[in-house]
Amino acid sequence: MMNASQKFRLALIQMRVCADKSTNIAAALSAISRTAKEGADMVVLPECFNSPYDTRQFNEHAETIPGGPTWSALSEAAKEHSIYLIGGTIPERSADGKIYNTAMVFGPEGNMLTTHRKIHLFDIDVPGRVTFKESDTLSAGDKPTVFDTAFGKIGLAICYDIRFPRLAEYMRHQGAKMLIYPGAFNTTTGPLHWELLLRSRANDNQLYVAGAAPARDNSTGYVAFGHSTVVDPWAKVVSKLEEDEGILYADIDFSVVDAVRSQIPISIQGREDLYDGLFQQQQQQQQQQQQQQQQQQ
Ligand SMILES: NC(=O)CC(=O)C(=O)O
Repeated sequence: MMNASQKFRLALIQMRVCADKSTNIAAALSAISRTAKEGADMVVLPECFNSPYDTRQFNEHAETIPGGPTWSALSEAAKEHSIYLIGGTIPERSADGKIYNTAMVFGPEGNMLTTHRKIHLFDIDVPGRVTFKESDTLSAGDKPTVFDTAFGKIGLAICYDIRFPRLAEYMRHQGAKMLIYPGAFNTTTGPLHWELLLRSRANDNQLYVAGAAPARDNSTGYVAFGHSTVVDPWAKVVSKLEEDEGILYADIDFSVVDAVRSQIPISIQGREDLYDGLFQQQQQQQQQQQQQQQQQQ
C-alpha cells in the first residue's frame, strides 16, 4: 500500500456474472489478487457480482451479512492483500427476512467497516426498452453511507442512487472526497446517462466519482452496459473501460479535491439564503393550489 496519505491506487473490477454464486465469488477473488499484484490499495467490485441482476434470482443468491460465504471470502481477500475492498453488491437477507441490495466495505485487516443498502430502488418502465422493478423482491435502505479510510472519507451508494443529487450532496457535506457507485446500468439508459451522471455528481460536488459495472453479457435478460469509469474532481473522465471484462486502474490524489474546491469555491458561494426562501414560497403556493382544487371538487 502507498504511504503518501492522500494518494492511492484504485482498481475497479468489471467481471462477467453468471448464475452460479461460487463461480462468481471465485472470479472476483482471482481478479482481486490480480489487482493486488498491480499495487491496488482499494478495489471495487460491481453491483450484483454474486448473482444475476434479476429480481427472480435474488432470493436464491441472498445471504446474511456478516457470516455468509461471500462476506467470508471478501473479508479474507481484503486481509490477505491488505487492501480496502468495496464488495460491489450482493442480495442481503436481513434478520427479518427482507432482501436488500447491499454493498460491504472491508478494511486492510479484513474487518468490515460498513455496509450500504441501496436507498433508491430501480423501478422503471421504458416501454419496449427496459422494464425493471427491484421493489418486486427488494426492500430499500434508509441511510446514506460515508466511511473513513487512511486516505480520506468516501461516500458509497449504489447504481440508481446516482440519479439523486441530494444524496451525493449530503455525502460531500459529510466530508466525502470520492463517491463510489457499484452500478449495473443497461444498454438503454447506460449510453445516455451513465457517464453524464458520474460526471455530474463529480462536478456538482467537486470530488472523484467511480462507477464499477459488470461486464456485458448479451445472453442475459437484463443486459448490463459495462463502461466502468473514474471521473476526477474537474469532472474529467480519467479512465474508462468498454463493455468487456477487464480491470480499470486510476491513481487518485485527494489533494486535487481541495485544490478544485478552493479554486472554484462554489460550496461557499451558494445563495442558500435565497433558495430556501424561494422553495418555501413555492411549497406554500402549491399547498394553496391543492386546497383550492379540493374545495372546488
Ligand atoms: N440498475 C440501476 O439501478 C439503475 C439504472 O440502470 C438506471 O438508472 O438507468
